[in-house]
Order: sequence, then C-alpha cells, then structure tokens
Amino acid sequence: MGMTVLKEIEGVREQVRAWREQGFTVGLVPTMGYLHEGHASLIRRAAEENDRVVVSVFVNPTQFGPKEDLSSYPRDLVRDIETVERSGGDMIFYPEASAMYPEAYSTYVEVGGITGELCGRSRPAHFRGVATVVTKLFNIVRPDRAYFGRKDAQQLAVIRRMAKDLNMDLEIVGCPIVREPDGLAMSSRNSYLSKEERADALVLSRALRQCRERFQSGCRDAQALKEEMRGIIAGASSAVPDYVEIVDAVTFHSVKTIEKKALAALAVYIGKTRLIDNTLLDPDDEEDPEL
Ligand SMILES: Nc1ncnc2c1ncn2[C@@H]1O[C@H](COP(=O)(O)OP(=O)(O)OP(=O)(O)O)[C@@H](O)[C@H]1O
Ligand SMILES: CC(C)(CO)[C@@H](O)C(=O)[O-]
Ligand code: BAL
Repeated sequence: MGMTVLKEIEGVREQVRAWREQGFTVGLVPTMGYLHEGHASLIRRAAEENDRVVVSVFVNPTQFGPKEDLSSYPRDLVRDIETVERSGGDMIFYPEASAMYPEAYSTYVEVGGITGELCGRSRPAHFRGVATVVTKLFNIVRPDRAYFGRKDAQQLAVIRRMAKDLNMDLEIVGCPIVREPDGLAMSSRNSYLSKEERADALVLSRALRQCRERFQSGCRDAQALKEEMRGIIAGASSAVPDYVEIVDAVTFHSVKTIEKKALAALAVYIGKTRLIDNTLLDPDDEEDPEL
C-alpha cells in the first residue's frame, strides 16, 4: 500500500472508515512535523502494533504563547513524507490551521491538577491547547491507539488523565526518549541551536545522568540532587534554567525525599531555545536504559 498525504478532515475520515470496514486497527502518532528519529521510533512502534498508521503533522497555534516560536517553528513536509514512509506510516494528515480552528471556534479542553506544575507554570495556556488539539485529532481519526514520547513526560501524563477522565475509547502508549549519540534528547527545536549552543545543550542530559547516578548510589534528597543539576547547567554559558525539578511521577508535585517513583525534569533555555528533558527515578527499579 502506498502512503497517502491528506489535508482535508473529511478525506481522513473516509480513509479511516474504509480501513475499518476491512477490519484494520488504526494507530495515531500526533506530531508538529520536522520529524526526527524520536518521531520515527513512535511511527515504527505504531506500525508494529496496528494494521494502519496515521501521522498528523500540525503546528498547533493554540498551544503556543504570544511570545513563543509559532511563526519560526521548523517545517519540511517533503522530508516528513519520506520519514513517515520509511518508518511504516500509511497516512500523513496535515490540516490547515483554518480547518482545525474555523471562524467562531470556541471549544477548549482543560485538564486540571498536573497542568499547574512544570511546563504548565511557564506556558500557562500550553496544555489547554495540547488537550484541545489532541481531542480533535482523536475525534477525526478515532484511533485504537495513540503514541506519545516520554520526552514530553508531562504532556503524556496530561493526555492519559484526559483520556481516562473523558472516557476516551483508545489506548495511550508512552514511548522511550530517543537521544543523539552524545546524549542530547532529539527535538525539532535542536535545529535552532548554533554550534556553541549545541555543545552547551549537553548540560541537560549530563545533569540528568549525574542525578541518576547519585540516586542509584543511594541519595534520596531532592534538594541536593537539584543543586547538583543546577551546578552542571551553570557550567554552560548560554544555559539559563526555566525549571530544575524533582516531582512525584503521578501528581507532578515537587518532592523533598524520593520514596516512590519520581521524575527529574528540566526545562533550560539554551540562548533563545527552550529545551526539555527528564528521567525517571524509581526506588524499586534502578535500571534506566535511556540515559
Ligand atoms: N527524542 C524523542 N524521543 C521520543 N519521543 C519524542 C522525542 N522527541 C519528540 N518526541 C515525541 O514526538 C511527539 C511529537 O513531538 P513534537 O513534534 O513536538 O517533537 P519535538 O521534537 O518534541 O518538538 P519540540 O522541539 O517542539 O519539542 C511527542 O509525543 C513527543 O513526545
Ligand atoms: C501532541 C502534539 C502533537 C499536539 O500538538 C504536540 O504537543 C507535540 O508534538 O508533542
Ligand atoms: N513537544 C511539545 C510541543 C511544544 O513544545 O509546543
């Protein structure tokens, strides 16, 4: 089967309906495009677990703040088509913003609780935009499973909460963080970095690795771990932390002592580029294949 590229919502519905009539299961990988190996790993996983895979490519305006990078967000549909095809996807859905948010559009999905923490503090309307667009994508594609990366750990938790709270009939699948060989988590925004900033950006994964090592050797004091991470970040001249946190992996509330599953999570400006990364700190399982 060849790959389809569709812009119109109705065309997507028709194609998915035809697949369903043939008894096929459908996986969805929502993205903002400029695809890299992190996205490709989600598409491959979806292709392993579903008969057909839809990849949405949509730079969603409602999740960007007024001073954020909506207009400069990188785009390359031709390369994205190649990546989806090579990774086993069957359809790219790339709608226009005016089709997703026509005139008089007025409905938003607000997830409470964890959205008040971490990225939700620095990007106040962000998760409302994410929850809204993901709900719309779920309603358009009606997938059996949807795939999200753990690099955006809080986003994954918000979507799991939303799907559960709103009785959405699909499985949310979380996928491991894919890194460059030197440890930097892959991100479309890495393309903004100058050569010097690219080198400085290594402080995120380095700080998290150090945190994990100290955790594995028995340290459970979150303050001490955070101070050490801040010290590593301060070593890069272009790096300014937005947050350096250790939170409960379920509630996303800050913890003092790590007694159950926690997440060490960072958002750091490297020059003007805001990057995020995280690692799980699990007192019952000290192995982490990702860092
Ligand atoms: N390095 C990665 N490993 C695993 N999943 C990833 C990685 N990067 C992004 N993803 C996942 O891909 C999906 C689409 O993300 P998105 O298009 O925003 O990519 P991104 O590279 O994170 O972009 P940005 O630079 O905006 O953060 C999300 O579920 C995200 O968690
Ligand atoms: C899930 C998502 C595609 C919604 O726009 C976006 O937040 C992303 O790329 O992670
Ligand atoms: N990966 C999250 C998309 C955003 O930063 O808006």
